[in-house]
Amino acid sequence: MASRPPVHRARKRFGQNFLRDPGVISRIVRAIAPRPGERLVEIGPGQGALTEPLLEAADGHLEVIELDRDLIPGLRVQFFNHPGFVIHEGDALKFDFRALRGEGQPLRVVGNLPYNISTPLIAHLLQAGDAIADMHFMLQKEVVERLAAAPGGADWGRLSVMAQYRCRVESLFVVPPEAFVPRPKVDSAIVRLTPHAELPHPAADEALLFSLVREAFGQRRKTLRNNLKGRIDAESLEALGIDPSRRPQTLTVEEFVRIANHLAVAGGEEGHR
Ligand SMILES: C[S@@+](CC[C@H](N)C(=O)[O-])C[C@H]1O[C@@H](n2cnc3c(N)ncnc32)[C@H](O)[C@@H]1O
Repeated sequence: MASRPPVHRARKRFGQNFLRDPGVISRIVRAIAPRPGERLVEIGPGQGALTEPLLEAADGHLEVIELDRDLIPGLRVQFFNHPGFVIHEGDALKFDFRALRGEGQPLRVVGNLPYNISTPLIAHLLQAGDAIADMHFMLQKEVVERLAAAPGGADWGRLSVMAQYRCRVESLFVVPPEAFVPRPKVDSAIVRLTPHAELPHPAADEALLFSLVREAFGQRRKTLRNNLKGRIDAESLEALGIDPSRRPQTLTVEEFVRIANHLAVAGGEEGHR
């Protein structure tokens, strides 16, 4: 008697919630709208719910990155007749997306991401710069709201500034827990991130910008004057046209960059003294 492949039990530590709703799956694929000839990369194919329609739409060419080794044999069997299907076994957090792009066209990255690593994974992908054409992710709804937030609201924070510094962010639609097995405890949503071809507000020193943003949001209720005490005084903020009594969640990306670029120049001048 032929032995059956073992039934896969969803693993919590790999953030496994498998998509089951065909309506949601086809809506995601329509939002991505892959075309033959594009370089499509799926993070966490799992049991292939998105992989299959993506392969179809992309003319049989798709690369996937999967960490759970137990899922790899199933994927190989399921897609054995697609020579353009490539599996990278490993951790997407450590994956070199620039190397994968190589000299070829930029990558379109998609994935129903494990929620426990979605923020560091997005940060990792944002570092890959022009290696990426766009990204479509299923994330916890709250994370999508933070990514796509506008200044002034409660959701505007470090993640919003970091993402919108590099990308156009669009919140596309909400996906309820019933679309998955097992069901997550929270709503999910699909987000599209499109890296700017040219940064609208380039920072002279990006590491300085991001550490400034981290500090500014250190205590959201405090004013900039207090949160940025060790970095910049109230007079200098005023000279930059920024009221020191404002709270960090009211600042735009451009204003954060304005402060960071002032500090980059001021630091440089000090260094030359
Ligand atoms: C939420 S499930 C989605 C599975 C499938 N794409 C679907 O929609 O049904 C997340 C997938 O990412 C995989 N995964 C978890 N951590 C990963 C990592 N660090 N790198 C790559 N894949 C990972 C999991 O094993 C799982 O297959």
